Amino acid sequence: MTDNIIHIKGLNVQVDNKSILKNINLKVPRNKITVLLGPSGCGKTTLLKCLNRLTDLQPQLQLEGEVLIEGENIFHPKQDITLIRQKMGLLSQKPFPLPMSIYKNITYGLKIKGIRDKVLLNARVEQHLRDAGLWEEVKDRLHATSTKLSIGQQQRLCLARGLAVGPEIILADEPTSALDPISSKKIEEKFLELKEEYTLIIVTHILRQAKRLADNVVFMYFGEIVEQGTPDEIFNNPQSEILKEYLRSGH
Ligand SMILES: Nc1ncnc2c1ncn2[C@@H]1O[C@H](COP(=O)(O)OP(=O)(O)OP(=O)(O)O)[C@@H](O)[C@H]1O
Repeated sequence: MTDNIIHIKGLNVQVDNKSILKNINLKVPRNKITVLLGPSGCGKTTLLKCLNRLTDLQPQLQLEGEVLIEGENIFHPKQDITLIRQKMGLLSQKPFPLPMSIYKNITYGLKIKGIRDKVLLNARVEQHLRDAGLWEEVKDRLHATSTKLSIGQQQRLCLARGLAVGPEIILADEPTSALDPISSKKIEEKFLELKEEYTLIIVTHILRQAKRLADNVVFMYFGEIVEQGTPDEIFNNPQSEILKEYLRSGH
């Protein structure tokens, strides 16, 4: 039986009577990569934001429905928002490392969690940088400022920083769109390794990336889930005309 870490039930999001998400029902399997695919403006980013309640920052959005993470509704008024966000690492299109050293980018979250022991901090910094595929490139300059890194390295640093907080789920919103092909490949390789330990939800426009990464593809159009399935089902046997047309246009 599939073990679903997230269960979205009847999620609607509106702004000024305009629907951004319409009756979203979705189960996200644990330790798999779920890819949200669809044309610009179909609501992919809004759906990601609902999952870690970043929508709280936009009070004009009206939400209805439930998002259960490990069975708990994250919209329940008694939910601890900090705990919810700790469960989820977020990687955005453009990397935003903290304007401090590579080392401090990682220890920042660890110190908030109360880890002060220098030996432990050093070990965790190395582990998270290795997990993000950056260690070999930066091990000799851990105390240099993060802003000197290339954009691709900055994105992997942001991944390492997110992992340091101990998430269960990694949300990534077009995480390679600002990167060159080699850096994109490195991020994709890491994602495939990370699903051993984490659940990943990745937004992408890139069909080939979705094919390479996804265990589960969710195709969205104008705020609705039109189809979902394995990459084989979605790419080789699409059912709806909208998806067929989207695939033909070869995004
Ligand atoms: N706070 C907001 N106020 C008004 N409209 C919004 C708001 N947030 C999102 N929208 C609208 O909702 C729709 C979905 O936006 P969203 O960013 O989720 O789409 P997307 O599929 O991620 O697009 P893209 O691929 O271009 O990033 C868009 O039409 C957008 O303009």
